[in-house]
Amino acid sequence: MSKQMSHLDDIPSTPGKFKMEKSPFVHNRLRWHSSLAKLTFWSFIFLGLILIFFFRSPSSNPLPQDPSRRSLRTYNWGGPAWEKRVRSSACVRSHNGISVLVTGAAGFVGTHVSAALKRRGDGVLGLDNFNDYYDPSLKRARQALLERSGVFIVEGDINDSALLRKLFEVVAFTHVMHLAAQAGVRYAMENPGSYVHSNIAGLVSLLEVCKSANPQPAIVWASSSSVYGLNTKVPFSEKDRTDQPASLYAATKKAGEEIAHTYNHIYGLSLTGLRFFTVYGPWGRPDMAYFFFTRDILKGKSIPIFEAANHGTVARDFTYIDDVVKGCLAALDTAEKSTGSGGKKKGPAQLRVYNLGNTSPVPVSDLVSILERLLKVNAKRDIMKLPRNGDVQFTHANISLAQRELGYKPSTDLQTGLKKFVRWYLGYYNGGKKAAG
Ligand SMILES: O=C(O)[C@H]1O[C@H](OP(=O)(O)OP(=O)(O)OC[C@H]2O[C@@H](n3ccc(=O)[nH]c3=O)[C@H](O)[C@@H]2O)[C@H](O)[C@@H](O)[C@@H]1O
Repeated sequence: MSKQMSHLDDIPSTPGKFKMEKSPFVHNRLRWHSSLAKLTFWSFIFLGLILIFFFRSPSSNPLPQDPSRRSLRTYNWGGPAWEKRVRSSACVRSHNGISVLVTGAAGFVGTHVSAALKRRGDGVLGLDNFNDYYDPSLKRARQALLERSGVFIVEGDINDSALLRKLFEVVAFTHVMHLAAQAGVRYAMENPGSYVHSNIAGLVSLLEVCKSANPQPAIVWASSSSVYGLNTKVPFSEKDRTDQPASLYAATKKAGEEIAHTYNHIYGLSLTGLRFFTVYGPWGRPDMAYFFFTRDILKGKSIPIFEAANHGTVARDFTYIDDVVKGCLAALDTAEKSTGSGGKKKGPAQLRVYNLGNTSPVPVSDLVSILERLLKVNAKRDIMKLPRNGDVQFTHANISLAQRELGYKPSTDLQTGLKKFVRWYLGYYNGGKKAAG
């Protein structure tokens, strides 16, 4: 793609030099030899450069069977028709509307946030690499949904700086809602590289382009409740320590918060991190417990329910998607402008972190009971010891900061939210007959 082209363009071109030195009147042997020697010399240099390029290029030296590479395939983008779609999707249609680049737009939260922004007349352009961490057909279905409301999702990776630069060339985004990430706590044991690739390298790649954009956008991005890690003080407040992550996933999100601090400090980027607490709802992620519990209960398969030592309860502050979307929009609306331009800081910029939780943790066993009632099927419960693979025993958000500064006020309890999820699930998977990924 254009990134690779620019590498190739960097290779020094030498033929002009040969022409200059070759006199049409002098054909002596020495001269011929020296030209041949030069030709051989430059051919070696050229070959050497090509080899260096291939060995350093991320897409040409894949680690065998490294699934983090799944998102590095080549995407087609560019051209007048593509640019027209990008511009039209990002076009603001309401007075005082904002123009937002939503990364991870085919993801669970990304789809809901994009649709909500579009509904109120903001300009929205999606970006997603459609990787196969979970069933990509669900992502395609979300894409079709957004397409119908006028949101175009560009297919590409946040690590593709040439693509990101192009998007900022075509549209002067006022805001970026950065939701593209490798999610999931337990999968980090299987594929650690994918977390570093998306949550660290991808974030830096995006911030690099944002800092150089003119104007610089304000950025709101998804951190995670998992940054509280082994913290035992409840409810979790933004002031609590976050230096004991229990999973690599959590560590990459914590790293993201520190990286955000750096880009805010050096370049004047306005940055807001949102710590999401186990977000659930219609169009959700099939790798999450409430989703695959539903699938497996309907199939009559047993479900593993974790418990802590001495039959200790494992609980989560499950937060309904609509509440989280309101928090995301409020974070965008209250974000101050970045202060830098052209990669230079002009003054101090806003740096914020908020918990977006529900403030009422529910034991996982209660989640299963609610699902049993809604599905009218008894679950086959397989009680297991909480594995040591990154899970923490409980989460509980203190949301007073978000309440005060964003007007965030979650209003959906787990019973109500799961009812909406189950209704969607049964409709989408045709009463459980279609396979859920
Ligand atoms: O709050 C967050 O920041 C995180 O929330 C979720 O992580 P988690 O809370 O672990 O969500 P699930 O994987 O759906 O697990 C929910 C609960 O079910 C439990 N569980 C999970 C899987 C299982 O087989 N059995 C089981 O009892 C877990 O221990 C946990 O208490 C998301 O998966 C993360 O991407 C997100 O960042």
